Amino acid sequence: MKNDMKEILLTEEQIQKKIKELGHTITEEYKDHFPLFVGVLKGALPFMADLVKAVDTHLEMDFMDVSSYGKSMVSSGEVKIVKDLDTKVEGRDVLIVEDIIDSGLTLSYLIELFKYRKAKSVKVVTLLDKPEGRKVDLVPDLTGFIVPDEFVVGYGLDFAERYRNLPYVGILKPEVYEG
Ligand SMILES: O=P(O)(O)OC[C@H]1O[C@H](OP(=O)(O)OP(=O)(O)O)[C@H](O)[C@@H]1O
Ligand code: HPA
Ligand SMILES: [Mg+2]
Repeated sequence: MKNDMKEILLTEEQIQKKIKELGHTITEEYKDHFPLFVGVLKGALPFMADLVKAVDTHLEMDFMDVSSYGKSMVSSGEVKIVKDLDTKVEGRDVLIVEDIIDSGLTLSYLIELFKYRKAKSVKVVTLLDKPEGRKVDLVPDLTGFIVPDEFVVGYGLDFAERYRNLPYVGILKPEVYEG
């Protein structure tokens, strides 16, 4: 799969080191709050799995599956709930765990939803932030890395459902997605 990459942006070592740092910060911030970590499927799965292991306080995990991209590389702008939470968010300190914030449409939808459901607090941790992709004003509370305005894959991020299982993040060669 490495042959499909134009460039490796973040190595496995860089990602894992950053997750340890984020884990320490989150541990300090949420100690004794029993936060609800909401992983946004499917992209956030590898990050969620590694992040919770780096957090040293009690927490609860749940997952939400929303989709606004389908098979496309551009957000449709319409966020669809594919799987809702099993957990009540009322009165909870919710931490949304994302792999990437691009247009910001997925997250702004989720933040509003959890506020409407009366969460005590709603914060966001994202591994990657692509600020140049923004269509709505949204700044995450915690960010791993800023990425350039290119389509990135790996560590949860897919192109047509592939590359999610890479331990690193890279930029695909144009011939891969141009077919
Ligand atoms: O800021 P945005 O422009 O909304 O983009 C970010 C969202 O898009 C991707 O998910 P996608 O909807 O492709 O589903 P997936 O996680 O299953 O790949 C990604 O995992 C984020 O959830
Ligand atoms: O750059 C990206 N790569 C993969 N999935 C995405 N979803 C939003 N932006 C991206
Ligand atoms: Mg995707």
